[in-house]
Amino acid sequence: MAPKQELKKLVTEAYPAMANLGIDAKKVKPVLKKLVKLYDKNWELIAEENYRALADAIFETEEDKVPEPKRKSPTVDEEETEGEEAQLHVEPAQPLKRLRLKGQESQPLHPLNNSAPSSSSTPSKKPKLNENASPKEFSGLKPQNKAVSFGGNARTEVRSLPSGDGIVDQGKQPASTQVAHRRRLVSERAPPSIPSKEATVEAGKVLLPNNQMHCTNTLIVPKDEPIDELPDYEVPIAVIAPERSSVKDSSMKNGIAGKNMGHAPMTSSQYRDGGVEDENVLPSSNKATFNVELASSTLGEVKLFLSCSSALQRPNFCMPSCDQLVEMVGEKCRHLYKISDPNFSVPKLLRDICDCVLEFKKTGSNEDLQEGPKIGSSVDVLKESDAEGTLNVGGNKDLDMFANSSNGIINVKSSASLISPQSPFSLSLDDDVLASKMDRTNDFSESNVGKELVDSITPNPSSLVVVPQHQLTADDIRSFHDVNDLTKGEERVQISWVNETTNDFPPSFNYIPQNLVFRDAYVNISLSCIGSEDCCSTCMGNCVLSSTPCACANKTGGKFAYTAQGLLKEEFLEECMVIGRNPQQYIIYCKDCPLERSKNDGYLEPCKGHLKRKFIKECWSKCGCGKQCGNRIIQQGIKYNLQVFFTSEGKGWGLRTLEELPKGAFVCEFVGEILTIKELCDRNMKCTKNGKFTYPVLLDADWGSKFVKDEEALCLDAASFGNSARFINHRCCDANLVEIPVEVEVPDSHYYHFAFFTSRKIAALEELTWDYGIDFHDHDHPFKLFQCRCGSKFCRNMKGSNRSI
Ligand SMILES: C[S@@+](CC[C@H](N)C(=O)[O-])C[C@H]1O[C@@H](n2cnc3c(N)ncnc32)[C@H](O)[C@@H]1O
Repeated sequence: MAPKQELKKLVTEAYPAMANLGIDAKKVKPVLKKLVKLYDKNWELIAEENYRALADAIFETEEDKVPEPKRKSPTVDEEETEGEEAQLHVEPAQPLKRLRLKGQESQPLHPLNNSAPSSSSTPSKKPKLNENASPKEFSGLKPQNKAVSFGGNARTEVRSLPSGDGIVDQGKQPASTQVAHRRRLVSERAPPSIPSKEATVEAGKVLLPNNQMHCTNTLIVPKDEPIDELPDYEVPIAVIAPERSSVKDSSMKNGIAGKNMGHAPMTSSQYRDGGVEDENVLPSSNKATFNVELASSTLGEVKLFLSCSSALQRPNFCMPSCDQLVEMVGEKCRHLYKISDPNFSVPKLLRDICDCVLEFKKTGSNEDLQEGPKIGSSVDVLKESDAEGTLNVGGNKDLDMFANSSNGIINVKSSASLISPQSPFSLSLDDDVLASKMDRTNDFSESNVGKELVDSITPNPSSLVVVPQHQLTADDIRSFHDVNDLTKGEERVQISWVNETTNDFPPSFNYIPQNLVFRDAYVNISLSCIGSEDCCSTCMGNCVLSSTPCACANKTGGKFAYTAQGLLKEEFLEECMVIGRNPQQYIIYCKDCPLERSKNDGYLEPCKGHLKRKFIKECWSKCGCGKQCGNRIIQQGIKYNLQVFFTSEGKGWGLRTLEELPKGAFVCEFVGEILTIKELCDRNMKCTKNGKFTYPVLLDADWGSKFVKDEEALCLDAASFGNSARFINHRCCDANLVEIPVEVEVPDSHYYHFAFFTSRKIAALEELTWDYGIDFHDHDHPFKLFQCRCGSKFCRNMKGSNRSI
């Protein structure tokens, strides 16, 4: 325990710290008392992170309306606390925003909410209320990089294949090095919808994914976890993760639809923040959770998610009433935007929005809007708060929202749905009612628009409609990529994503920085299979700077492919590009083609040929040189600033550079699951059935020169597990990237890295493209062709090409 003096000092500091967060001293005292007890007077823990535990606890206490413990005779510490409180001058409140973003979830949680402090702050005596909290509940939002089943494919075994030091020795002998031939293969997914509405999004800002919420019967929303897997949103997206029910009615705390309606109460105790040990909590078999989530963007979209898990199939299950839902939402708003106006209500807020629309309709022009639409009191409340520009119903951000209405489009959406993992249906406070009504603004008569709109969300049971199961799938969850870095920190650089065209999120996939064996592929990475002729064990430092090229340069004719600056040598690059430009001259045919063999359709067709490519062989772990050796370029990873973006030409997502790239620069490699061709065919068949797709690239450079066994005929599929290269779109003939096979840890060319280098200088913000090598007239590909929109004047699929680009 801290000495008395120390204690006094800490108490003195706690109040101003809370005042800075806008917390009234009156609220501090009771919680502080509890904390002091819970932490066994371990003040260091309470004071940690500027009294975060205390702030969190106050917040929760406020929200949960936890009854004050009965007054006892004050202890010495309590008396001190009170004494200090009296001295305090409470500063004008700065809004306390407690946005529960991903990154914050892993922060120490407060003991009143049953969560364990982080390891670094474990108190000597743990708060007793932590007992129910499983570590999982507090584990933050660590993405799952594990073998999971997607697209109907059982991904049962995934072995990591590090390009550097990892060793996976399956005890088989490698096939001998052969001449490289290759042909590329990329399948198609359903073409992304072309945006039908105009929207502007600042780079790095995101909208909520309207179309990411699939209607599906395969809901996967783990009881307490789905929200944990929501992405990091930056301002202006504000996400409130589920917390304990914040509705004033205590029935909401211990049973949302409970006592008032005469049903057995459900508990709301199992929120992500941890299950407070609540005397009213039912046995776990009867537990249910209700979570409210609210998110808004600068485009004026406001999404409300209500999720309910567990107990839905129980006979005594009961939905909360509309009044309760509206109240919950109101409570969220009040909390998030620090609204103190007692008159604030969600229906009123929406009415104000309608008034704004009408106002705009009256004034019409954008010039008029410069002064801003007149907004009602609720909106004013928001405007005054820090939330301006976040909720987007107050302040200048409105202007964008309403300016769009001249196109018949208003970027305001209200969405409230009850997501029920187990029930056969979901109740939805019709997601798009508001949006659709707003979209029809031009048809509205001034007299009824507001009423209609408000009616649609006013607590009225008749506005609830039964819709097909509307649930978050694992894919939905996995599509919540971090807007700043969809690599999840796996690369040296961050790769952001942006959608300035639609509301789409990037497709769901697991980011992996290195290829992974799916199951049957034979990839023998072992030191023993690297003979002395394949490595430079006596080299030191940087091989590229050495006057005599080492053994690793043998594959490139005794000369390194890279310059001392780490770029491809002009001459080597030219040779590679010539092959791509004149494929007919570099095709080689296998006697017994693994691709044809795997088709398994009764008879073996002759090989259609594989392109013979130039290989690079990089130094590796068995070499004497260092990791920074100039002949280890692709192993050093992505070093340029790239960005995934939504293309405006109907190609879906693409990859672009945010900085100028010199000619011959390594950009990234195509990373994915290593599959045998047989596995790819099986996967494609399943995909066809369930509407999924594969993004395969054949590693066929060696196929023409010898018999290739099934387990050695490989490809990479980046659809479910991949890196940023999975976003690189195709461009016929004059693409700015060229793909080059690079051997690193396997001297045998049946497995290699598929690396992209710039074929010319590329300006910042240019889209990166490569020529998939597709013959658009050959319909016998093991994948579906797409209509090319590359825009190249050399497009091989002219019909669909946009020549104007
Ligand atoms: C490897 S993915 C590229 C990323 C993809 N655009 C996305 O949104 O995820 C290949 C798919 O992108 C689309 N695509 C790539 N290049 C295209 C092009 N030139 N024209 C039209 N669609 C293209 C096709 O649907 C193709 O199957």
